[in-house]
Amino acid sequence: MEGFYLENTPLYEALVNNFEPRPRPRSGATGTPSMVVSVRIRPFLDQDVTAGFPCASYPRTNQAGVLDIHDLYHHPKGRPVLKSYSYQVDNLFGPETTEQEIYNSHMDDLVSLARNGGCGTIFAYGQTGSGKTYTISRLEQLVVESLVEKGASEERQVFLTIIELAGNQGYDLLSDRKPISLLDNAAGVTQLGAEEHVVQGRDEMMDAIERATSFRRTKPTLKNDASSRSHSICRFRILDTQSGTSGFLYLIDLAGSEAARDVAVHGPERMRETREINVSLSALKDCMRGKAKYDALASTTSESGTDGKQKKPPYLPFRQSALTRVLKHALDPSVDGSKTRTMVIACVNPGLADVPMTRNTLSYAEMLCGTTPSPVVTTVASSRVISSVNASKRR
Ligand SMILES: Nc1ncnc2c1ncn2[C@@H]1O[C@H](COP(=O)(O)OP(=O)(O)OP(=O)(O)O)[C@@H](O)[C@H]1O
Repeated sequence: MEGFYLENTPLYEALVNNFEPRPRPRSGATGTPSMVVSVRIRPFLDQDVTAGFPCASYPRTNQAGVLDIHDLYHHPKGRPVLKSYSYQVDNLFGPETTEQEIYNSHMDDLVSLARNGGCGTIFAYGQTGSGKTYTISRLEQLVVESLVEKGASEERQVFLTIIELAGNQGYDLLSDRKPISLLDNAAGVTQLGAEEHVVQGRDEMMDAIERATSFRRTKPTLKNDASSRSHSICRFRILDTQSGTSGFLYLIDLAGSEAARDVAVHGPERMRETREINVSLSALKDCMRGKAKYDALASTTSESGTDGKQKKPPYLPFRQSALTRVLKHALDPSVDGSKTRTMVIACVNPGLADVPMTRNTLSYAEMLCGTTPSPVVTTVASSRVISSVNASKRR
């Protein structure tokens, strides 16, 4: 398939350059107050087979948050056709966007919320190699800078816990990767089971984060030589020493999903690992989808359906995986709703060969936004485009 893309890159490039986007009606992509959904497209790297031309066009003039993803298809009559899919989310971060800009967009609010007794959560999800670890690790550093700047050590005390979840097994990355047990307390809330470390000052926090990173399990995938085959959860607990209340900030780097054709080359152990990752990602998706629905329901003025009956809140299956059990505290929309906020970053690869996985990632992002999917636009290469591509090949 990659051969087909490579062979037709000049045609693809010409079709994308001539693409005329259809205006999208503004649908629910303004984000529910408690969840903001962003997309980050990573820059091209040497390992991108189809490097040379991006599969996405954005931003659209006057349509913030809308991007078009283009794919090339064999046409039964021989001439390839371009299929373009548009997606609408709250924020778009292109390859040129810095982590500081991402931080400024919403993270700062999450830090303030956590400093004031609330719970802020940021997730990065997406295909393997799409930049989740890169993004989250830099955001962790910016959180540290911000906590130090806002006076972490005076009226606020910071406790750090960093764990890794591989399947249903957890490891404490700040205690030499010691296995941990996830236990429920008397109120039925799952505890991380890892030690909390009091961290003071910039250097101590940075050292702890670096130490945890060195204990993270990585394995090569077809897309990433050092792929994190586990989820990492970094939790800052910020204690207000005057009032005695604590706020929480979770930064979550999820294990990357792999395309079915890439998984096919795995042995039995990697297959099991992939299955476990998929089960936990799917449980998280169900909970996030339920949360998005719950928030949408809560934001409607009337909670009654047209028949006058009370609408039933969606079921959120937190107990389906270790990942969702430990995150219940951060995601449960029925608990202290005004004090929890989530930022989701859907990370995508920029290349044509990854379009199917990119579309999966973006469809999910749209669903969390409550956006109505838009129809696909098909462009057939005109004779003029074909002649100009052939002429440039001859030169
Ligand atoms: N914004 C970026 N700028 C420059 N390089 C980047 C960027 N994002 C990612 N990379 C590089 O891309 C490669 C893959 O990134 P990363 O390991 O963060 O992906 P991932 O989504 O966490 O993958 P996995 O799910 O396999 O762990 C790394 O070499 C990383 O340095």
